[in-house]
Amino acid sequence: MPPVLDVRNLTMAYGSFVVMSDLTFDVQEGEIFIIMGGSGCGKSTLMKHAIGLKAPAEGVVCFQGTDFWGADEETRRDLLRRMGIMYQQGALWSSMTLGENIALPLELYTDLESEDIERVAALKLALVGLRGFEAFYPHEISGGMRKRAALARALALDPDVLFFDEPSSGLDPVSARRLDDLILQLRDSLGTTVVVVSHDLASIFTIADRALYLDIETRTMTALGPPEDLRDDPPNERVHRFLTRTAE
Ligand SMILES: Nc1ncnc2c1ncn2[C@@H]1O[C@H](COP(=O)(O)OP(=O)(O)OP(=O)(O)O)[C@@H](O)[C@H]1O
Repeated sequence: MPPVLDVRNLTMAYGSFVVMSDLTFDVQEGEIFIIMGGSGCGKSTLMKHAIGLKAPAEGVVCFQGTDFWGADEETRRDLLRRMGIMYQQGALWSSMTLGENIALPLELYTDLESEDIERVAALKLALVGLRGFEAFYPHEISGGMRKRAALARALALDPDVLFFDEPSSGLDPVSARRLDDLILQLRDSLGTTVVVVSHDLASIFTIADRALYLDIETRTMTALGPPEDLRDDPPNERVHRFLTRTAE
């Protein structure tokens, strides 16, 4: 079984501005993998490479054994359908109910009948603890519930991998921990691989199997491993400082 994500010698750049170079790592099936690092180091940019939104300046990004950018258009579309993505703001359609938000990808990408779509939407909402909230609009529920609804939408097409950009941003600590528990629960029950961009230490230590540290000074990765190991035996001073911050 090839790794879910296999990144080899990746250089990421916007025009002539090189954000990071020499990134080599993989993400294994069923793993919760965190991309961490200080503000502006390139976490979201790496996420964009992983989900096929941005092409490498150099190097290769393979998804389930297929070189994404070397593949034809149809293969790429097929790979994209296997990814569930939750962006920082949750980004639900505000004029649609939660049920309609989740139904949308099902209408676009499946041949399901409308009653089945409704049933699947209700099921996905139940999976994230929002049973019975189909008719609510995003503005009628709390921030934590909106994030969970966005997660239900990301789960609509039964993805092999879930990608999250800063899932706990804007949430109070209790809602953030609840989202962490949900991520762990989904991985354990569905076996979904999870890739998360985060600088939230509580979240990193709670959910990550392994974490990758992007170092803004050297513009490359300087640590990869279970976060507890990196904290207890840090490979360099900046990783040590990052993982032992007392305040966010
Ligand atoms: N579209 C763009 N064009 C040019 N430069 C960009 C673009 N997007 C991001 N950058 C730059 O690339 C670098 C990495 O940005 P990125 O958003 O990936 O970092 P980040 O680690 O996710 O930051 P944060 O934690 O603040 O969200 C930054 O210097 C940023 O200014």
